[in-house]
Amino acid sequence: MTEGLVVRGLSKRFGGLVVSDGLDFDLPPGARKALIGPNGAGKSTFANLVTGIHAPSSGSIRFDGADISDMDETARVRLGIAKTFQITTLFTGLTVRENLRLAVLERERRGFRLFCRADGDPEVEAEIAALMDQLALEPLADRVVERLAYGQQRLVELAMTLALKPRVLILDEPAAGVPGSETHLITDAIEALPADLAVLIIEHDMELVFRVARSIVVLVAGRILTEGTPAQIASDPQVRELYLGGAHG
Ligand SMILES: Nc1ncnc2c1ncn2[C@@H]1O[C@H](COP(=O)(O)OP(=O)(O)OP(=O)(O)O)[C@@H](O)[C@H]1O
Repeated sequence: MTEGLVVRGLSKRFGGLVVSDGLDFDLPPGARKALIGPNGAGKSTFANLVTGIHAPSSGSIRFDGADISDMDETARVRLGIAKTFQITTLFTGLTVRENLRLAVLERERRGFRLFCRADGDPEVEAEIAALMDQLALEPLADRVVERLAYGQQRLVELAMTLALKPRVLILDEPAAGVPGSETHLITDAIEALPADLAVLIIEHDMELVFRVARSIVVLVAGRILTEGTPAQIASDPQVRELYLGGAHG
């Protein structure tokens, strides 16, 4: 059993502002953990520290026993730590299949030249088919992305991130901007993710969080207020005060 992601004493300051304050956090393989907290609590900053977009002021990040604190973003993606929108961008004028082909080829570092030869490599095509199957995207395969519903576009982004074959997947507000009638697309997709993938979800939509997370971490002003199962978090008086007290998140 590998240990996955292990964060210890992680701090980040922007000038005089302490945004992450000595965070301890574990994300083992197969985890389904959510990070919640009010606006400005430091959730995105934490995700950016884990993916290497920001360098920590102090503390350590280990992945399967190796210290990755000083590793850049590209090296961490190569290790398997990926965040939606980090690497992939949708090509809205292309079809779903073409977008996924680009993502797979990008991972394989073969890039646009091969893509221009269109539908070539059977292994690549099989991988695209598997990704579409996983996220129930087959019916949309030959539709141009810009004509899809927003929730469906988010699924294509998720599929493109999965094309990187991550072992740690950070979903930064996967339901942001998705109309309520399409949120089920996102929750269904998260529930169908591979069992051994470690997933961290940063999300304001509490219905989604409570449906997909098995563990919830509550961040307030750069510190972990508490961590527990959805049932524990829902009944925690401090958390209730935080949310019912007028803070959103
Ligand atoms: N690059 C930066 N430079 C300076 N301050 C920053 C930077 N990035 C974030 N901050 C500040 O750090 C604090 C935490 O921001 P962060 O975006 O991590 O919070 P969040 O919990 O993700 O908020 P939200 O829920 O609104 O997305 C905020 O006060 C923000 O203004």
